[in-house]
Amino acid sequence: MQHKANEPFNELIAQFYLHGWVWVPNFLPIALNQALLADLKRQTLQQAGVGRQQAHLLNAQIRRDKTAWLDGTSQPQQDYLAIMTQLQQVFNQRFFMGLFDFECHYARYAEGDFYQKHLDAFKGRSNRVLTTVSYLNNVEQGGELQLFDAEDRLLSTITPTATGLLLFESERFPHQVLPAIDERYSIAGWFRRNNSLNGMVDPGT
Ligand SMILES: O=C(O)CCC(=O)C(=O)O
Ligand SMILES: [Fe+2]
Repeated sequence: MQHKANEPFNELIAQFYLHGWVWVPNFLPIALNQALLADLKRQTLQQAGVGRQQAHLLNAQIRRDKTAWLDGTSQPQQDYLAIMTQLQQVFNQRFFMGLFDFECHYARYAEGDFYQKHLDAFKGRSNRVLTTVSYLNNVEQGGELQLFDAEDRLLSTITPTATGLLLFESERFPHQVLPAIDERYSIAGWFRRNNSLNGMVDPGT
């Protein structure tokens, strides 16, 4: 018997179980989507980084989006984080994933911005387990997300649409954002596992 509160995620869970990734076109309530988009537009966005050590010059060859971390200080952020906490609980109940934390940032891709093909986590070297991307606006041209398998075969090309959620295993799926033409607004997030549970020292982030 499923707990009633988990039912909205059943289809998501079933698809994830089969493929390790899932695209859910109508994930967020539209009112929350709009509130998040307005909240994003109030933020001071900064040139995104790749890891913590690299210089901005190198970053700009890899990614051009601008980001701001969610800190839960506005109502829409709290509402979003509450939904993601529910999702975290469902994943832990169904798959014993040991997810203990969720971090996420707003991102804006302006015309010409891109993110070259990358993995969000490397086996054994990161505590990022699941990647989530919520798209906050309808993108008509450019800015597609392309998802690849471990053999570099293209699995899917996703045109961002408002309220949509993409979720995938961070270690398994290389992906890229094609150069934006229309402005493109999103929340990229990561469910994390505490690596110290596996007998490794977790340096934290
Ligand atoms: O916005 C997207 O579609 C993906 C973003 C991404 O890959 C990332 O921020 O790591
Ligand atoms: Fe990524």
